[in-house]
Amino acid sequence: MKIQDLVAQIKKKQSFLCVGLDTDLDKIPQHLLKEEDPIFEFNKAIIDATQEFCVAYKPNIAFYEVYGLSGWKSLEKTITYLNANYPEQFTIADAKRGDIGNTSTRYAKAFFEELNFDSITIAPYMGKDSVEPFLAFKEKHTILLALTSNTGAFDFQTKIVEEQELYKRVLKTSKAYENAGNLMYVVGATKAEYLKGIREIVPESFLLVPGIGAQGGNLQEVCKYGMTKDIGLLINSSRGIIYASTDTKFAFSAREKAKQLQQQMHLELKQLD
Ligand SMILES: O=c1ccn([C@@H]2O[C@H](COP(=O)(O)O)[C@@H](O)[C@H]2O)c(=O)[nH]1
Repeated sequence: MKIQDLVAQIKKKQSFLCVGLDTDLDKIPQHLLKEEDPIFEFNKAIIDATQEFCVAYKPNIAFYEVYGLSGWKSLEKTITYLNANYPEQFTIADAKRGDIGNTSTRYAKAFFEELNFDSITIAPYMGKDSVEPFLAFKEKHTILLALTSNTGAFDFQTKIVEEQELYKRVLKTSKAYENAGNLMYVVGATKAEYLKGIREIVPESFLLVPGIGAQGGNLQEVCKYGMTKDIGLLINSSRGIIYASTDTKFAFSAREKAKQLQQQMHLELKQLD
């Protein structure tokens, strides 16, 4: 998907919400467990119920890999369902990959070609030659971890390296990578106070912002410091939406949660006019 198409969807739906599909058999409604593929049935119901209020879906790959082959099949069915029924939705494989060049190319082919995701999250630690293989894919997007939402982010990401915080070096250095136009960055909603400085380095890049809802990040704070004239934000909520209730009305509850967030986003977008 082209960035312009994502921006057009955001404006049309008045939403920059990404729904996280962190589907866990221990948490989904019990009545679904009798289905042949409970994970896919859950995802399908959540997608159908929430798609009106969001512009992106982000399955976290760990939640599928944990079930081995059957989990991988559920993931494949989910992305195929999304691409067939809601091709306007931006899709993110939250896989946090990155390796030496020829291995990164295999990861990129797996997620961009075989599964046909629009984007993938990548750890920047192995540097330029581990990231550029992902950037080589046209109209696919590489979402580099910059400043993550967890407390462990302070172990390395905020440490000073050659007079600047490591996450700032990640932002600055990656801007010079080949096909850097295909880069986006992860910045946790719990780190909203850092967004002003981040926008000084990457004024226009899209940021994937996880951490509202269950992790306590604040939507208004993120928008205040992170929003650009082209919005530039995809705000993710996973557990806060998909487990809004775990009874037979789970999809309706998820829809209501997504709608609430979309309404808040609409108010934020009005301030751009
Ligand atoms: O810094 C990061 C990077 C990724 N994540 C992922 O986003 C979702 C958040 O889920 P919630 O239930 O809304 O807390 C999850 O898949 C994380 O692995 C993140 O939280 N922070």
